[in-house]
Amino acid sequence: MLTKPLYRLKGKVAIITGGASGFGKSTAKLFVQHGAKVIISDVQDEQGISLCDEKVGIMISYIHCDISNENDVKNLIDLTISKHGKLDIMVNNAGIFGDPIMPVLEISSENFKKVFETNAYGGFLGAKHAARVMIPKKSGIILFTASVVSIMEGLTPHAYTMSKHAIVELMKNLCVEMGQYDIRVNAISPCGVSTPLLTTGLGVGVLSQPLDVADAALFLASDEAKFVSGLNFIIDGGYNVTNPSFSMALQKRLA
Ligand SMILES: NC(=O)c1ccc[n+]([C@@H]2O[C@H](COP(=O)([O-])OP(=O)(O)OC[C@H]3O[C@@H](n4cnc5c(N)ncnc54)[C@H](O)[C@@H]3O)[C@@H](O)[C@H]2O)c1
Repeated sequence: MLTKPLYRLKGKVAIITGGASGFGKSTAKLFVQHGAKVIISDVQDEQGISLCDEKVGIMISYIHCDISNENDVKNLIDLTISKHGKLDIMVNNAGIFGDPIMPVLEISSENFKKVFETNAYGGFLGAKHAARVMIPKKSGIILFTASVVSIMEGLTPHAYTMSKHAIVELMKNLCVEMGQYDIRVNAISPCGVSTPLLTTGLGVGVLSQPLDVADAALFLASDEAKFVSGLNFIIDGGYNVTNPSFSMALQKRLA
């Protein structure tokens, strides 16, 4: 009988950006349970440090890093190498939604730039500096948290939708470049969190929870996915195929 190894990331070193909260936090905990040493990075220092004080002990540490600042990202990777000697898994997860404004005429340039700088440019910086230390080793895994709006339009503000499309295209472009170094590059695309509107109002039975996203990251980071690269792994319980016309406007009408 075939059984899965108990510790699927034994001996691996992983960085998770935006690891102080939400999907990043769940992924950090799951990776540690599977034997990885995890560095969580974030701009929410108190939350990040408190996670290190929990039971997970020495397997988890925190480094402050604004993902849209190249010096911070460079420092994050360099500190990881000094502490653990290597980087096996880079999870570019940090992201912001920005102002929840849909009409194009009402969107401020500042908000647009901030969303793009964090979600798209920040993901690029994380991948760039991870690749800097992975390429010489000819091994590594780069993951991005995108979103179901990387394949659906009209659901979220323009900057957010664009940034998630952009990160998936970066993932695919990088997959082509990184294949020669045995570095796998994939994205995970969750749906929105569970609300009564979605579960009852629109008849969608299954919605993503933080652990669903963490489980997907665990699979993609483990050897079980050794032949998986260039994948945008949609974690939405079938939402994108069952409700293609669902939009913010519809949400408002139903509210
Ligand atoms: N929650 C959802 O429904 C949903 C759906 C699809 C995709 N996503 C994506 O999942 C990822 C994680 O989001 P979440 O839902 O766990 O939200 P969250 O707010 O709980 O976590 C995001 C983390 O990123 C951090 N962060 C924000 N800007 C940063 C920066 N410049 N540098 C470093 N860290 C920064 C935040 O401090 C926070 O801890 C994001 O990329 C988000 O776009 C979320």
